[in-house]
Amino acid sequence: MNEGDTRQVASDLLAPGDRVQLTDAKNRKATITLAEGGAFHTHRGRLFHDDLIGKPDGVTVTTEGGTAYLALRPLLPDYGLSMRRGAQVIYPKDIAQILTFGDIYPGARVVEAGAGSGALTNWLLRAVGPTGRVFSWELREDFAKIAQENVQGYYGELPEQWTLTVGDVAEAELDAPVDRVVLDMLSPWEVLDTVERLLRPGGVFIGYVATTTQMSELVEALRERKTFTEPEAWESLIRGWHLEGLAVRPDHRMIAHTAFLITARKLAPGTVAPARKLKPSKGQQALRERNARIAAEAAAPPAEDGPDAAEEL
Ligand SMILES: C[S@@+](CC[C@H](N)C(=O)[O-])C[C@H]1O[C@@H](n2cnc3c(N)ncnc32)[C@H](O)[C@@H]1O
Repeated sequence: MNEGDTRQVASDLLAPGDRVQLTDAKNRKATITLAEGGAFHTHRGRLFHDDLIGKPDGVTVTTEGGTAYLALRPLLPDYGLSMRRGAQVIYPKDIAQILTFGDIYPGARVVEAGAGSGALTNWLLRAVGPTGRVFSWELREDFAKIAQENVQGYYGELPEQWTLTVGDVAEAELDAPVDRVVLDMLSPWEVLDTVERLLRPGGVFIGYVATTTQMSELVEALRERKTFTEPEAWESLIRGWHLEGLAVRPDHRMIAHTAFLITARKLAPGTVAPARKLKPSKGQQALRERNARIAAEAAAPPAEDGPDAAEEL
């Protein structure tokens, strides 16, 4: 597999089993899987699959009622958003960041958890190519099954360089170190022992978390270990543009928040990174002292009711 994505060769004619994305004049999209004798039902009558089978990618077909649809095989970004979902998928804009700043290259050995719906898995498999390996872990059997369907649905078979394990990535054991670890899960800081054990020196860790509190927890946990470089964190925002005559402006709507990305590289054994001086500002210091006071008060045993307490009232 992966020797060129055969499903994207331009001369290949549409065939039964192919997924096809239909787009109408209002840019509404629907994805169908072609079957001989099959039909897609619309408000303006049926669209017959047989009218597409044997035709080239990128043709227009019309329904019984005369509505035209453009038919194209979905690209991988389209596929990831239209496939069946169990867990929430990573959006293409963030996958691009993971592949780029995670430096996922042909031949790389990558650990991924959780596999979720397999959206990131498909991209990792493409990036590492036939000489690489992707080891995915997924806690939930039902999600693992969906990931497997979605990978098979895209590549047409289960890629040889992919291993999917149903279980906790914390228990991952591999016969050789990996180059990259990508975690998209609720509490990645809980499995950093495993990340450290699996990753080769110089290898890249990427965490993907939805909230600022998770981001902070992960960054502090990485720092505490002293076995990683200083973590870097960011988010990506993409704003589409509306282009119509002289009305050239940003779109009114955008996907404003998905998740934060955190990266760090594993240090060689015994290496101490030059310490970064993280001097808290006066405001931060005051906040820390206040929080420590509140915590100490909360931990103190409750004052006993007695004559003194009553007198104070
Ligand atoms: C947001 S989903 C991942 C989506 C996936 N990246 C995609 O693009 O389709 C998070 C997944 O992590 C799984 N998970 C959480 N903790 C895990 C662990 N310790 N080991 C393996 N999988 C875990 C969850 O079951 C869930 O399916």
